[in-house]
Amino acid sequence: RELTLNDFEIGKPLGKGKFGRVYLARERSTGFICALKVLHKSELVQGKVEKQVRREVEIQSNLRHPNVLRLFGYFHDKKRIFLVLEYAGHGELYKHLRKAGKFEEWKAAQYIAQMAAALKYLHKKHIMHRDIKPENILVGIHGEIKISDFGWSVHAPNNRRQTMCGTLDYLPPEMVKPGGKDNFYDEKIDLWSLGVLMYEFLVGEAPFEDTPVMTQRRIARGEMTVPSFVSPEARDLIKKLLVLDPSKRLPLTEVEQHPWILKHCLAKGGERAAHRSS
Ligand SMILES: O=C(Cc1cc(-c2ccc3c(-c4nc5ccccc5[nH]4)n[nH]c3c2)n[nH]1)Nc1cccc(F)c1
Repeated sequence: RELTLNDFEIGKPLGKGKFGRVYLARERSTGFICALKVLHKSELVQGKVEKQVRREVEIQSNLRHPNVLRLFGYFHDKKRIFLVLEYAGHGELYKHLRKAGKFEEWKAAQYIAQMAAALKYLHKKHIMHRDIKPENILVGIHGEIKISDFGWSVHAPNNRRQTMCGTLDYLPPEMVKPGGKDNFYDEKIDLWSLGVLMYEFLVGEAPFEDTPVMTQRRIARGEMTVPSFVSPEARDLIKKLLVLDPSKRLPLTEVEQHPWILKHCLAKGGERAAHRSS
């Protein structure tokens, strides 16, 4: 049977996206807790994003991975579209990052390992995310991360022009170079963004953060410095992801096998237990 708004009890607001608000919600008959996103059709028409939302619904409803936020279903009434999204118990990752300033290496390594697994899953389906950044990552009840917001994801390869309204920090060189947007780019753009994400987890700010003009220039030249407090293994992985030539970026399987990841993820039992006891 088609779900309607009456099937849900609406709770506290969870966040506000570009288009629409998200509420904690409980499905009455089953008690199932979810995040209900409300999009106003009028806003989508104005923003000329109906096609993008349709594509995102189609992409996300077919994805099943522990580190990719689930879209369980959707329904609509005259004025609004409702998305039944997975509720992530610990909310938005970027809030945790801003509060902590920067993450300890073992935590950053676990997050990067989970991101690599999620990206491997998406790339196998020829989906590139194209908008990897802390703001698009949520944290589940067991501390696992969940990529959300596939608004920019499309099937690779692709040369769609896109108007960037978000931060430039995560864009790869092939998309900031003049005319770059008209070149073909593929999943390897997510490898660059994974390197930027890893840097921001460990340092607390993005590697090319500057004025917009300078950010573009520093990205195009790959000009960044890794602070000395970052371990040599972590520095090695950052350098192997933030490579100007997309074909020379470390593939995801090698990211998962990198010494920095193995050091912190295989010992997850001992290390984390040790961490908890300290
Ligand atoms: O817009 C999004 C992504 C998205 C997810 C969310 C979102 C925001 C917050 C949460 C939360 C959440 N849990 C919290 C716990 C504590 C504090 C805040 C929290 N937010 N769980 N799940 C969420 C999901 N907002 N926007 N997807 C989308 C859009 C159009 C079509 C489509 F198929 C998917």
